[in-house]
Amino acid sequence: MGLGPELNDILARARADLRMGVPVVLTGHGQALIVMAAETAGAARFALMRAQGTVDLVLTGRRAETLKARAYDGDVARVVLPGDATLNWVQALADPADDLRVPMKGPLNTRRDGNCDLHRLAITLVKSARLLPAVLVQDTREALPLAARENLTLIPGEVATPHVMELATLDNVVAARVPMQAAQEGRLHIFRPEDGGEEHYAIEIGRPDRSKPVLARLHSACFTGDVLGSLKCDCGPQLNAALAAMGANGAGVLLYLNQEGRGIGLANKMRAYALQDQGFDTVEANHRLGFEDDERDFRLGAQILQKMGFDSVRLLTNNPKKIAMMERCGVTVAERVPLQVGQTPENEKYLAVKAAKSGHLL
Ligand SMILES: Nc1nc2c(ncn2[C@@H]2O[C@H](COP(=O)(O)OP(=O)(O)OP(=O)(O)O)[C@@H](O)[C@H]2O)c(=O)[nH]1
Ligand SMILES: [Zn+2]
Repeated sequence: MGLGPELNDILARARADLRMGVPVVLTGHGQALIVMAAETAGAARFALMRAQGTVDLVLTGRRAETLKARAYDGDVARVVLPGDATLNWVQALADPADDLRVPMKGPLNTRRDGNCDLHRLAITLVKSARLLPAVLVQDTREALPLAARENLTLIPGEVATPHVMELATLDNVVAARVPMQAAQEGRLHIFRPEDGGEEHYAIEIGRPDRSKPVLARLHSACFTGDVLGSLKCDCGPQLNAALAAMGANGAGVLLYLNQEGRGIGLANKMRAYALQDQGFDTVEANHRLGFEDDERDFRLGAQILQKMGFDSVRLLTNNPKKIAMMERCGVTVAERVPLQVGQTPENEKYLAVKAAKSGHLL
């Protein structure tokens, strides 16, 4: 290993570029693509890309479904930009905010030939950058010299396929005592991914016995529920009830995973909330935006638990997928402990949809 960035580091750089509206270059499978996130693309760069050749807009199969565009590649659709396409037109395809007000964006012409592994990787990257899942791409031999000339981040796509995108290793950088209302004896641990990504937290309560299943909760960040006391979900009461249960039990561990909005980020969650105000439910809103119902990566939780020396848990959850994921990652779920609190008239429908469509246990 040299001093330079490794693959995970290059991917982290690429995420930062995409968030700033700077293109990146993906190579592999005999192709080279210039990729720019549709959400952050600026008019000047868009015009330059258009002037140098054909540009496609890559959307997810989910978004294509809403737009009634054919996704020949299943999970991704490559829309050919018409000659007169403006950046506003592109961004309206990417963002469903005005779908109802200005319904017909098409008919859209989508590509069916050629390999789209790099396109799929580009979508995975913008999703992990917490942007709308839509990218502008240009397939050109010029991409490599352009990357060198313009100092663009170059990703060797052959090794970075979405399937092998590894979870960065997390380091426990610091821990300190935090006495809490729910438990006098609390310690907050900060975990930092080695690729410089978002930090995650573990709150250890009491002194859990590592040789027995620990009372545990994988809590996903919810700024609206946890901090603002939003009545649209049950996150805040669940957070408090989990800490209280651990306090009463004398020991436990609560992981606070910064996977806001089931992994789509707070900006996209607010886009989903705006769609919910137009009548779509929580799952439909995610799909219209181009996301799956749940984009979280629970391998994170398993890694943190294992780093802390826990290999068996009594998991506070109503979500069977969390249990399955823990088991798959080698953390035994000795017991599921239900966590039903915080029902309000405002979140009644939300909880019913989660039970009906996402398999949550009531
Ligand atoms: N995308 C999206 N995310 C939401 C919405 N409401 C809450 N969230 C997020 O959902 C996450 C909580 O997930 P839930 O599905 O409520 O519960 P869970 O963690 O899967 O399951 P439990 O362990 O039973 O609580 C948090 O990250 C919230 O920010 C919504 O309408 N749309
Ligand atoms: Zn919430």
